[in-house]
Amino acid sequence: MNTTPPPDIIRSAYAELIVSDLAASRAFYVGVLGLVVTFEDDDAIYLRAFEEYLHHSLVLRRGPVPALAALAYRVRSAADVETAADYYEELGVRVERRAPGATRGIGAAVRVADPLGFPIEFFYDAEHVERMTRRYDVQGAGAISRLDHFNIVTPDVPAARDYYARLGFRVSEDIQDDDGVVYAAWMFRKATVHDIALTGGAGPRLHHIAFATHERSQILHICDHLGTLRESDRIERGPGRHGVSNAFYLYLLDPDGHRIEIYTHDYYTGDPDNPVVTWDVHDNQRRDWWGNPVVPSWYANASTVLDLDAHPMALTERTEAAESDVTIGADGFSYTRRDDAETGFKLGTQV
Ligand SMILES: O=S(=O)(O)c1ccc(O)c(O)c1
Ligand SMILES: [Fe+2]
Repeated sequence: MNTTPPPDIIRSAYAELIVSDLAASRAFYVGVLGLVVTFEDDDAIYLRAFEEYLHHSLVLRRGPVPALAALAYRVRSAADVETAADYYEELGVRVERRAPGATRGIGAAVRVADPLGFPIEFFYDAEHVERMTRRYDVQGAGAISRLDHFNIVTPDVPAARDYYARLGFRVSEDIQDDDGVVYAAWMFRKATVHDIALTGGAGPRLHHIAFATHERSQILHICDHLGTLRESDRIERGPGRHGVSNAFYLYLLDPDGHRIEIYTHDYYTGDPDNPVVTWDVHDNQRRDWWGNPVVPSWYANASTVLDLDAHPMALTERTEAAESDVTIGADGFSYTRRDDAETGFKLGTQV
């Protein structure tokens, strides 16, 4: 166990995605989602949402293999960047110090190959740009406010949970079965349901990046907009209401298949005794409060993750049961009412 304390992580702050066609990605992230371009050139586009004043919360970088290049957390001070370096050096993983400007708009940073196989960056200093909170002259009906969370696929959820707990994250909700198998967990540093979610499966892979809107109507507008463009095939799952987190949600697939969630209306978790909510993996309302089934691709597909040398990470398979096998399959028809074994099954009873 580390003798060096962990860095004081404030929140999930930005993601760097490799995309194969910058123009096509720009049409989606700017043309449909309405994210604001802070800077762009032939190699990359730096994007932010309307309430954000740091240089970016998403970098789209042109490259041969669509993948995740980095997930970045903001820490509370420049000293915490040094603490992050010490913490991960003591863990014995690869640690790279990055000079100011190594990523445009970001100051001195540390990028590590974390124990789960993800390229994780810690930074504090970053360029401030116009915060467009009140720029209603340019916000569309689907205006996105801010980055909210990362969701990663990793084979051993309890091990990942314990690793993030040592970094100071707390669990808000999780999904288990009666034998204590943990299928997913949601963990936070900022006082909402999560900054990081851990999805059990072959990993390391990126499941999604989520942005928050203020209102459900903004999510519905994005759906209508995609319909008008005849791009409704970008809608993978939702809109709907989550059980876990209670958020209203929509999952979209970008031109490379990276999954982006638009999310609103989760809840405050900031008190020290915030109760953990544990869901039964057979509860049909855990992932969609209205009981709508989860499309199989949502369980199966996720983005490749690059190592610090930009090589795709090899995957480690999950050894415990997969959620999609136990809930909608031969034996685990998800129930609507736990004590009602006769009715309420939405799948599996169709003839
Ligand atoms: O589908 S879940 O209700 O488990 C869920 C809850 C919150 C999220 O951010 C998410 O991606 C998925
Ligand atoms: Fe999410």
